[in-house]
Amino acid sequence: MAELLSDTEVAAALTELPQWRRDGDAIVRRLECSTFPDAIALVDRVAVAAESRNHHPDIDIRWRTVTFTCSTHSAGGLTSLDVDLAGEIDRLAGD
Ligand SMILES: C[C@H](O)[C@H](O)[C@H]1CNC2=NC(N)=NC(=O)C2=N1
Repeated sequence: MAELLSDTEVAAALTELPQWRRDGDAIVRRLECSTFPDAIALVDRVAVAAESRNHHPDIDIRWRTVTFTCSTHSAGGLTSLDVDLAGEIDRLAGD
């Protein structure tokens, strides 16, 4: 099982993930897409990547706004799996 990250480790990771913010035991990013179909296409790309790594974000979709929340449920908090997934989401979003 992935080890929980310390507060210092989370803060350090977020310096490389400037679009993400910490929210308790999770990191969160909200994206505005151009259209609803674009939002769904992004979610689809993320779904494929998440499935391949067996680590899944919580996803909230409201019209063109998609919010990704990453936390390792089995560990009860933030692990390197969340940091890596967040970086993948940034890449898939075209950052
Ligand atoms: C059995 C367990 O559901 C799997 O190992 C995966 C599935 N995807 C997951 N995703 C996230 N975010 N946390 C998990 O603990 C997790 N566990």
